[in-house]
Amino acid sequence: MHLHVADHPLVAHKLSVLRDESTPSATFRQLVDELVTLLAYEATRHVRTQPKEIRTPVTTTTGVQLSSPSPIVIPILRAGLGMLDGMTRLLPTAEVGFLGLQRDETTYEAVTYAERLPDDLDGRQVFLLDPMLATGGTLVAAIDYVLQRGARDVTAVCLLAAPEGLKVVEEAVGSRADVQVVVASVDERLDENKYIVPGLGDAGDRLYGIV
Ligand SMILES: O=P(O)(O)OC[C@H]1O[C@H](OP(=O)(O)OP(=O)(O)O)[C@H](O)[C@@H]1O
Ligand SMILES: O=c1cc[nH]c(=O)[nH]1
Ligand SMILES: [Mg+2]
Repeated sequence: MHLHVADHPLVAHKLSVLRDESTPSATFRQLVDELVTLLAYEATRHVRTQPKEIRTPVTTTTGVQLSSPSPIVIPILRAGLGMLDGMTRLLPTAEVGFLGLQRDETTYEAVTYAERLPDDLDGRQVFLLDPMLATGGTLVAAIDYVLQRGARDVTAVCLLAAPEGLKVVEEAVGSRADVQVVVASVDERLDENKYIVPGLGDAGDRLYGIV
């Protein structure tokens, strides 16, 4: 697994406003969207491309275009949905699939309740979207799922990760070089309820709750 932590003053600024408990849902949603766009730039560094002959007004030259079949973007419901628009703004030709996973708040096990993915994941490049990587259970389940369906190159885009969860993901994917995790911040730890500290609270509630 390869971990990339975005190191950028704009990311740090937007993340600080996101963490603030007084930030209302509307602002929270807007900031998540802006942060994803910044993270997507890093996350797509190895998006597959192929050469393409183009004609400029002056001459012909060889440019690049995104390879076909296109990448697949998969938000993990519910909170990952808040990251979808920011990601598809940069990858407008991507296919989109959906995975619904919810963490049981007593066992902390991830339970799958919905799945709507493109039929053919064989060899495809996949971008998983989920703002929070806490125990890592949800992301490991999602990565396992798409790898079992044949995906060959998986990048998870998260806002916050706990060191404990990153270790779990690293142990689960072993030495696979084609699994990347891109995060805005690796926080300090998990608390007794497996919430990320300092974190931002419950991402789903803050995105979609009435605050
Ligand atoms: O790393 P883990 O310990 O598995 O926890 C992280 C998961 O918890 C949150 O989702 P939640 O289960 O709260 O569902 P929601 O998005 O519907 O709120 C978050 O969006 C991740 O999917
Ligand atoms: O801190 C956390 C941990 C899991 N899920 C969240 O939304 N927040
Ligand atoms: Mg939640």
